[in-house]
Amino acid sequence: MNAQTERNYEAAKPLYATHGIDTDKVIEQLKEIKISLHCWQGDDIRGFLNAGHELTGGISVTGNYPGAARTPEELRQDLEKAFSLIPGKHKLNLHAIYADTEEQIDLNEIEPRHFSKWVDWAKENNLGLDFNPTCFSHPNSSDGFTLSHPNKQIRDFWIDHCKRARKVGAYFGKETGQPCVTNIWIPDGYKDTPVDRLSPRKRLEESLDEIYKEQIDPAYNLDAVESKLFGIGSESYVVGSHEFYMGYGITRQKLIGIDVGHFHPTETVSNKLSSISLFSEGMLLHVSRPVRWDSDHVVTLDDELLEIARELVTHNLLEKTHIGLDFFDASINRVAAWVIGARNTMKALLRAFLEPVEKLKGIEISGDLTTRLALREEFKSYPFGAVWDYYCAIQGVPVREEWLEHVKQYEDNVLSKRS
Ligand SMILES: C[C@H](O)[C@H](O)[C@@H](O)C(=O)CO
Ligand SMILES: [Mn+2]
Repeated sequence: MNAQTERNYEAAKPLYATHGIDTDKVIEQLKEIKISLHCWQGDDIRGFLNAGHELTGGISVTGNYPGAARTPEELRQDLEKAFSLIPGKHKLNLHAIYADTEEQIDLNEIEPRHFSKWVDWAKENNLGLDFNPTCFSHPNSSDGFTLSHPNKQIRDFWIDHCKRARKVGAYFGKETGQPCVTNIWIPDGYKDTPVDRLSPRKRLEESLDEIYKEQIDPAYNLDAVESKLFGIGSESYVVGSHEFYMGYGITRQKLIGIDVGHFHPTETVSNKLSSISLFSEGMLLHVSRPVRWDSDHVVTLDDELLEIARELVTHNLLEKTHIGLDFFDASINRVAAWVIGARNTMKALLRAFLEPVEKLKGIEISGDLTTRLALREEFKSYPFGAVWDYYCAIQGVPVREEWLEHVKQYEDNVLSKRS
């Protein structure tokens, strides 16, 4: 380790210790955290099953930066590069359209064996796996409806797909020894104001009950349901709204999926977590960054991310929260996008661990709101970067912006050669 990195850490340690914070212990806590990297940042959500299909479902990737992965091998290679620049041991989040198979299969035909190469790779790299049925970019979702479709045949197609997705999830969990979170997100909704808001929600409820009929050991597979306020083309009404899935998840003991970009721009996810945690089995967090809308920008170390991290740390919610990334930016190097988003998410958690939470709680309850504000503001300039650098160094990943040079080299040697 660079001597300066070590010296900086040794200098930071007593500053935190004064407030009862043991930085060595914090580092141990940070090592336990797993971030699920979303495979779809690597190829602009194209996938490999029916790769020619247009991206639909009210989500959009903009930019044409060269080097998107074209095959499962390329995607795994890119992910390996990204994981090598992020401290800790994490997970990969796959979508059904990323099946790695020579067979021509449709979404209602997926089986665990179509993902065995991903499992082999995950085991080699000591990674966990998460999964998602892909309820978009398919002719059966062309009118914007899937599990709530009025046509039973179409609904059944998607029900079948989601049932199979849970089996893939259980296979992932069994093979990797870590539970797989299988998350259902559907785009269903209307551009304009509907007459009947209730019937599609009733159909969605029935479809989900059918999908979840089979009990699966939670040691292998955990189910999550992800809500949304609006999408492109579903501005007026989304069937799977927050209220819908709050009710569904709580009554059916499912993880409540909360995507940072899926709410009104003035709503904050950080203010929801404590309430949801009181009533739910657990949460699936999609860390994203909405800019004016659900634009899925790369996650930066902004105030909301810090506030989310504080909530998770202050209330001991990390055990019941599964953290995944969800953004797609094709205007910058895609490997860098993963690294920036994941490192920022870890940094936010580190900063939260490095705050004197117990002391601040005492100050708050005593009514000394001046000290609360003063101390929190002062802590913003405490040397958390020294702890972060030390953590990166002991984890064997590049310190500070050194990682960027690795990405640039990779771009020159690998990504730029892709047409
Ligand atoms: C591709 C994912 O399923 C998707 O991003 C989903 O999680 C979402 O957030 C849709 O807006
Ligand atoms: Mn999401």
